[in-house]
Amino acid sequence: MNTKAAIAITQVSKVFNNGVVALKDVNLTVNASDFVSLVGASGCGKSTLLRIIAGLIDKSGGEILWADRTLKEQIAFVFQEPALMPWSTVRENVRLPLKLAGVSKKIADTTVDKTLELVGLENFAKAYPRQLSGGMKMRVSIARSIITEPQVLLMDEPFGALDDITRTNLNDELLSLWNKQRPTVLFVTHNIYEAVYLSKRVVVMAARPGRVVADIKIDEPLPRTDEFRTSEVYLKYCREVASALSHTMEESPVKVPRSSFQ
Ligand SMILES: Nc1ncnc2c1ncn2[C@@H]1O[C@H](COP(=O)(O)OP(=O)(O)OP(=O)(O)O)[C@@H](O)[C@H]1O
Repeated sequence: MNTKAAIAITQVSKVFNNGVVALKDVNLTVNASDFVSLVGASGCGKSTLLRIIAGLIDKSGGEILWADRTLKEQIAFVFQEPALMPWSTVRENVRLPLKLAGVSKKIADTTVDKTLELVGLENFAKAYPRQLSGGMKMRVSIARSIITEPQVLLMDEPFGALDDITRTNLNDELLSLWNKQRPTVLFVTHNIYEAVYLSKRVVVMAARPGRVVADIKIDEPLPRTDEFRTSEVYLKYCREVASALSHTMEESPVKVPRSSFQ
């Protein structure tokens, strides 16, 4: 394990009870404060890998090493569905992790206010989930995940169900949050443009069996700007990821335009 590594995944495999080999010999090292995206065809094991790292399911073989024991206890998981408590306000939803940790309401309230401000929901503290748009619900879900300032943030297609404009805005907000707290992020997405925009590295996976086939460094400073989103270098990286993905899906190659955007 190198000195900067937060998580070192070695030869990890997962065979489900029905015989499906979801992962085979996966090797991946994630450095502290890295922002790494996992992309790949449906069924290549992205979610399975994230769930194994989170300890939600067991691996069948291999090893996961953590930089230190406490790191493993400071993980937050963001799912595609915001999964909010419909009977509770935004404030109560976001406060939940602190409540479960036994933090007094008075102390928790200050942290909740700060976190709501970070995600731009300070004026919606008293709203109920049914009163919020899809993007706002996802902001609440993210606020609930980051309120404990986790060192590791595992995100499984959090913006997959959102429209493009909301997704673009949330991408920028996520990078701004990352810049403030600097967690180690593993981010699953199907969207090549999103992966390149957000990440320091894009890891491409292939299916049957699920494995890592490419690890592409996006060598541009984080957080990114609109200037990057409209640059030739951005498009070059998108093409590189698309090309690696295409090799995993010979029957349906992935196309990225050569000179225009999205
Ligand atoms: N609980 C389970 N039991 C049996 N097979 C499973 C189980 N969970 C996942 N699989 C299988 O393991 C493989 C990997 O699934 P996984 O959900 O990790 O892929 P994915 O890359 O996240 O897919 P998607 O992009 O569609 O979400 C798939 O073939 C899936 O059908």
